[in-house]
Amino acid sequence: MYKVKIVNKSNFNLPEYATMHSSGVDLKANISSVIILKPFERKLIPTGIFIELPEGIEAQIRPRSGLALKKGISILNTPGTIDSDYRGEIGIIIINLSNEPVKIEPGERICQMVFAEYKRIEFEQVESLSSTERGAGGFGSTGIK
Ligand SMILES: O=c1ccn([C@H]2C[C@H](O)[C@@H](COP(=O)(O)OP(=O)(O)OP(=O)(O)O)O2)c(=O)[nH]1
Repeated sequence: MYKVKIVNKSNFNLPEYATMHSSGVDLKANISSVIILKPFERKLIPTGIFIELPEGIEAQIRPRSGLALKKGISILNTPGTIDSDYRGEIGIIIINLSNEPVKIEPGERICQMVFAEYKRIEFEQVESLSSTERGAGGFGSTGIK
């Protein structure tokens, strides 16, 4: 069980998985009135959710495909990273990538949060790295088809 504190402006419960095998839980806009985003405007939307994650687990904030397709809304820093030592309110940096103003309603499900294991590593400074087939090739070096 992960500990969750909820601050509630728009009447909601614990984050929920929409179906039995959804990867992420949806987070809702914790706002008291409608927000309108002008074209290409961005805003930090509070979720009312504070979470205590165990060490070794991060939460990733990802856009919802339906909102992207229907309204042209995305998340500017996707995937947003929620660190396991963060104790503040999770905020969502929404951006309107459409040419029309877009409404965000109180309680609207604005993003999804996926939990993932991460590794912390130690660095050692060296003069050269091992050779590989790819080497320094990247950015399309293997072609298109
Ligand atoms: O979409 C996001 C991204 C981050 N955070 C919170 C949780 C995260 O643990 C903290 C710091 O995020 P990040 O490391 O991405 O921010 P930073 O710009 O590097 O700021 P900081 O100097 O506070 O680490 O902000 C959110 O609420 N929503």
